[in-house]
Parts: sequence; C-alpha cells; structure tokens
Amino acid sequence: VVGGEVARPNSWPWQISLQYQSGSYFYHTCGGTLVRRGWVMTAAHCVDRSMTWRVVLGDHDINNHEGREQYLSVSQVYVHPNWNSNNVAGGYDIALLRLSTDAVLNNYVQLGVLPPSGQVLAHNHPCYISGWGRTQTGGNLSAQLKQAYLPVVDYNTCSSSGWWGSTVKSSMVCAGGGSDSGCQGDSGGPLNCSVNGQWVIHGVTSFVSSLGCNTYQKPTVFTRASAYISWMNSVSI
Ligand SMILES: C[C@H](NC(=O)[C@H](CCCC[NH3+])NC(=O)C(F)(F)F)C(=O)Nc1ccc(C(F)(F)F)cc1
Repeated sequence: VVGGEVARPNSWPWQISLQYQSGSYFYHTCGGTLVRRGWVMTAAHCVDRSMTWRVVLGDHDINNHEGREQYLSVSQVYVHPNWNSNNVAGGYDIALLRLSTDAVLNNYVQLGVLPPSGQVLAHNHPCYISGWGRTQTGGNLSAQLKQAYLPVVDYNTCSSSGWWGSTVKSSMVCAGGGSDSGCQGDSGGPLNCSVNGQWVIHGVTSFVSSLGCNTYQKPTVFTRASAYISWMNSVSI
C-alpha cells in the first residue's frame, strides 16, 4: 500500500497473509480474504507457481510473532478456469484456497462478507484497500498491515481514454487513482467497502500500472467479487 496508514491491529480481521516456503522459512507473497472458516479468496496470479503455501490469520506485523496468529496449510488451490496468466487484463484473476483445517473465529479472525451477485458500487463509493505490499513503487513490503482510502472509480470513467481504457473490464472494480494505491504484495487482498454500515469485500487486488503503483489516473484494479459469486458457490464454498 502506497500512502494511507498503518491499520489498527486486527481491524481487518478477514485479511490473511499468503506465504510460500523457501528452505525452512515462509515468506509473504500475497494477501487474501477469509470467506469461510475453511476457505480463502485470493488472486489467481498469486498462485500461478505451485509452491508450499501457508495462510496466516490474525496477523499484524508479519515479521514478529505476536500470539494472535493462526498458521494454516493449504490443502487445495482452485483457480478460475478462464484465468490466463499471460493476460491479467482478461480478468478472472481469482482463486479459492481450501484450508487443511478450519480457522478459529475470534476477536482477531473473522469472516469477510461477500457482496450479492452482480452488485456494482457507484462512483466514489467509500472503500479501503488493506495489505502488506510495497509502501512505494519498487520499495519494500510493509512489516505492519497498512490501509488506504480508495474510493471507487466507476467503469465508465476507469475504461475511458487517459485512464485504463480497454485494459479494464466490467468484471473488475477500479479504486483510487490519486497518490494512494495498492502495490506489489497487496495482490489477492481485499477491497473493503462500507455498504449500509457493514464492511463488504467488493474486490480482490489484481493489478496496478507497470509504470508505478500510484500512477495518476491508473487506479488500482480489483477483480470484482460480485461477478464471481456463482463460480465460488460452484467450488462448493
Ligand atoms: C508491475 C505490475 N504488477 C501488478 O500489477 C501485479 C500483477 C501482475 C500480474 C501480471 N504478471 N499486481 C500488483 O502489483 C497488485 F498488488 F497491485 F495487485 C504489472 O505488471 N502491471 C500490469 C501488467 C500488465 C497490464 C496489462 F494488462 F495492461 F497488460 C497491466 C498492468
């Protein structure tokens, strides 16, 4: 996350850290959202390479053990069948991870609420991105979970010339476009939108401009979760 601020610990209790094993250590690579006690929603591009994965729940500082974390392994990866790893602009950048054991829900670990199928938010609807991604273009990951206010940019604006044009599809959500943005390492994490006083997970962080994370009029682009409800249900989530 470029800009924004460090989140109050566990204030996004459905946010997970997806980590891969290298040697005897695990490393953060992507975010994700706990959507059922045994299921995590993330981006397909996060799991393009097959690795030994683990999901960390209830985390705040990914470099320190604070005692609220739950470490769960991944038993199965379900990538959307239409995902093309050579074409993030094609959409379908969504995957479900089946956890080997169910999460324990508590003050630090809660389920994210998914939107109704097809729900599209209006221009400027209030949302926050959360993640441990780079804090600047080309910079380092954040040790602590960060958040940034990224209001929705509607499809009409986001797909216009000067913005993303035809790179963005209606199966995506754009948000931000100013000095705050997602960045590498935020992939797969949630776009948390306030709907009737409840946080609803409207996006899965997918891509930013290759010219820089917080490029003007290149808002952070999310997979629109409401476009994939039936697919997620078909995976028996
Ligand atoms: C550096 C930048 N990385 C990204 O945007 C990666 C996803 C990369 C998927 C493709 N390997 N995502 C992120 O950094 C995220 F955290 F914002 F989600 C990037 O490659 N952006 C990008 C690439 C291609 C296209 C386009 F579709 F237009 F070809 C648009 C943006």
